[in-house]
Amino acid sequence: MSANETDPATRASAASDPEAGGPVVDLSGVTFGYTATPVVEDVSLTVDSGEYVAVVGPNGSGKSTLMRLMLGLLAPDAGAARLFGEDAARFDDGERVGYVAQQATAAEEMPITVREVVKMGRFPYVAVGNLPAGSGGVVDELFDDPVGTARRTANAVSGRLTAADWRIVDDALATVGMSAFADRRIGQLSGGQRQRVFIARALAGEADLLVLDEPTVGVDAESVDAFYDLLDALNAAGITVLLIEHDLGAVVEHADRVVCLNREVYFDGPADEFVESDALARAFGAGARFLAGGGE
Ligand SMILES: Nc1ncnc2c1ncn2[C@@H]1O[C@H](COP(=O)(O)OP(=O)(O)OP(=O)(O)O)[C@@H](O)[C@H]1O
Repeated sequence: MSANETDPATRASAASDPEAGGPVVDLSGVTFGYTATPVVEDVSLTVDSGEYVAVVGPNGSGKSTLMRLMLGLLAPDAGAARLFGEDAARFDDGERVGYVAQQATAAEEMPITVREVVKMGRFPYVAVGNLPAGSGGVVDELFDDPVGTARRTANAVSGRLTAADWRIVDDALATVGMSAFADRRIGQLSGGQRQRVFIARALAGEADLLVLDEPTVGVDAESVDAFYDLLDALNAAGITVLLIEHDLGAVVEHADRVVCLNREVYFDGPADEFVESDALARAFGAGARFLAGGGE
């Protein structure tokens, strides 16, 4: 694996390769309910490689459920969900998807450093990816380089990272501006810094889709701006961004496309058209308005 595979632009061109074909996310007529009453009903939408899509809607409107359906964590009662062209429930290339959840207070308790968290992004590659390659595999390489091969094999089996893996980890930390915090305990960071670290973990995993579920809840205003600037930069480098967000101003300012959900899709189109539309009032109720960033 070459070091430049960490470069988001390189990944983006691979992800948008027409040969790869098809949308990243593809929901077709998806209906789902935890009980007999659907909380997501007849939703069809596709997200193409490189898009920046925000899903908005009132509390309890089905946004997180929709995300779980997209990721194959829930199976639709009707319709079909596909991820990178595969049945989402069977999708097993998990490292292609970087998931950043709402402020995980559990992370405060994790007795590990920032670098160790980001290192986890490399785990899917370690055991297989670090095994000596070649047509004859370990046997051939054992003849050529017995000491090195034995060391690499032992590292792979024990899950130890190679120098190239560590470079990828450090590049990811640099991309999110957290290199200086590499040796800090994750619990000693602010909410915004912690979210950056989780993005770095996704980058270290070479994710080409970032899924974020209200990532800035509880994060101070200044850090929120910096966080969105980072997402903009990653998207500009070609990473597909799928964001659930309650801050409609931020959505309109940053996302290219808005999906407004309240069980059904009320709006799906460019962010500026969403502002002009009546979807907000229909989905949220007449009193709804834009609160921040993008204006009223
Ligand atoms: N595990 C569950 N079991 C039963 N009902 C659930 C479960 N998860 C969510 N629900 C219900 O499904 C509906 C949609 O919930 P969901 O979490 O998808 O909405 P949301 O738009 O993400 O809400 P919020 O903005 O408050 O996070 C709600 O009525 C919720 O109470």
